[in-house]
Amino acid sequence: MSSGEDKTPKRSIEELLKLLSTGETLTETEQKQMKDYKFWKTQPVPSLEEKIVSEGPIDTTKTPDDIPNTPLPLLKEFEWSTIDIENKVELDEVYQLLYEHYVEDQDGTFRFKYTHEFFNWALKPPGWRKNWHVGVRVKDTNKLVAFISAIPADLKLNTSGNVIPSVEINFLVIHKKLRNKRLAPVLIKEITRRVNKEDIWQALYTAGVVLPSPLAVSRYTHRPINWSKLHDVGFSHLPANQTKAGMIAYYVLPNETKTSGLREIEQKDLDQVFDLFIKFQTRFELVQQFKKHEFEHWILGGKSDGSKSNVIKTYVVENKDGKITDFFSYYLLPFTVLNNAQHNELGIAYLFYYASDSAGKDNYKERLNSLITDALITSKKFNVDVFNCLTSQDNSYFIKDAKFGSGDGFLNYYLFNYKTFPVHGGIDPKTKEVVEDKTSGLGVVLL
Ligand SMILES: CCCCCCCCCCCCCC(=O)SCCNC(=O)CCNC(=O)[C@H](O)C(C)(C)COP(=O)(O)OP(=O)(O)OC[C@H]1O[C@@H](n2cnc3c(N)ncnc32)[C@H](O)[C@@H]1OP(=O)(O)O
Repeated sequence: MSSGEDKTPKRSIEELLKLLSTGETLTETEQKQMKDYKFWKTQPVPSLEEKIVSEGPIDTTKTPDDIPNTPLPLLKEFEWSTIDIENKVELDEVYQLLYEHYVEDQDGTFRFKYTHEFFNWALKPPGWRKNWHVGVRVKDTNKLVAFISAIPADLKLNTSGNVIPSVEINFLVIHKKLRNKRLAPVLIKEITRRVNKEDIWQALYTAGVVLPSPLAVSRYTHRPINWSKLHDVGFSHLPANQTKAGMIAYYVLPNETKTSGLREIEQKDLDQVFDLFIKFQTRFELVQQFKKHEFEHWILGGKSDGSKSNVIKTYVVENKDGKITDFFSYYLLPFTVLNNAQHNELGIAYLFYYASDSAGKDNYKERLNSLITDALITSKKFNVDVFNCLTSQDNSYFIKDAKFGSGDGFLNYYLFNYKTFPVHGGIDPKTKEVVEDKTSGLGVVLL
């Protein structure tokens, strides 16, 4: 396309991924020092540059009785509000807040297109608590201006075998007009209080920003499915020495999957898939220790009427003897595209959990590559335009061959109140490039 005539601002896919990661990359001189983290330096987290000598909890002294029964005070204009996401009006308020304020998009062209189904899946896994969906409202107008959530998640460190009863923290958001006013630390302290009251003292969370102190860093990678649409909406530029037709041809995928026995998961597969998954997860250092019904929620979508999920897509491979040998899953979270004459939505898939019984065998890399290629092919059915994955799990075995390109967004993984030895996130710590064909230490996927 002749870029001179095109009014759409051009962005690289790298910038798209940066946007998705809601993160930032700082040069060394821009990097904050520990003393600059006015809030985080008061919290039970390892210091930056701290050399971990032994793994384990940092603060072990407290019991739920030591934790205050009431929230921290807010400025007088605001009030705490526990959000009832089973109430449609309140769920819409969370939706609206995240829609308008979660992603930093300078010219406001792209918004996450959350759905009620997505929230029900993401925020209501087994053991979820209403009390862990925490909002802040403006007293006068009742407007929801901030949110943070926790969901239960037992973590396991396969290196030591330690199981850590935890929560995962996600969807922290503050209205743009209330930024840089130190409200985030208050929200974090309040969710900590509510979780501690349930006798849980550890949390896992990820962020694009660098905080004290990541236990692992992984990188976003992306695989264009519909290159020409990505180009139309201004995300993928045409490299100088390429033609549009050449780019489309490079990323073209067959219409049919190639693994024999591949099909969508059914309820009856759960036991076999769970067993396969549990075995596969021993490959990684940090995993979530799912109970079967929790795994069922995440993999089958947790719809109360048993209908198929529009958010999470899971496929299994069944061999001739009825044995499930592999599975993969990915979730869908599209963008709404504003101000574009041709397109109003961009389909985005994120690789979720997978497993294969060929792990550790000679054909493993080849097998993973065909499985993931099949994942890409199936995603076309759901109007996916770009398929994303991190460098976690065993993804570095297929990232290159399946034509995923490195983004410039990085994702840092953190544990609250627990020290661990560093975990390999799939990239070289110095060059930040993908380390190919090496199992990462990260077996856990956060949304
Ligand atoms: C046991 C249970 C424990 C449970 C809790 C475990 C911990 C959970 C931790 C949360 C996991 C969240 C996981 C996700 O959801 S990650 C997604 C985060 N959300 C977004 O990026 C959406 C757009 N951005 C915003 O809404 C705001 O910019 C946010 C809300 C991010 C910060 O608001 P604001 O920009 O108005 O800042 P402030 O003046 O109020 O506060 C400044 C302080 O906040 C520290 N900060 C900035 N960004 C983050 C961040 N992403 N995680 C942790 N801390 C963060 C910052 O270093 C500074 O502290 P310090 O540098 O002075 O020390």
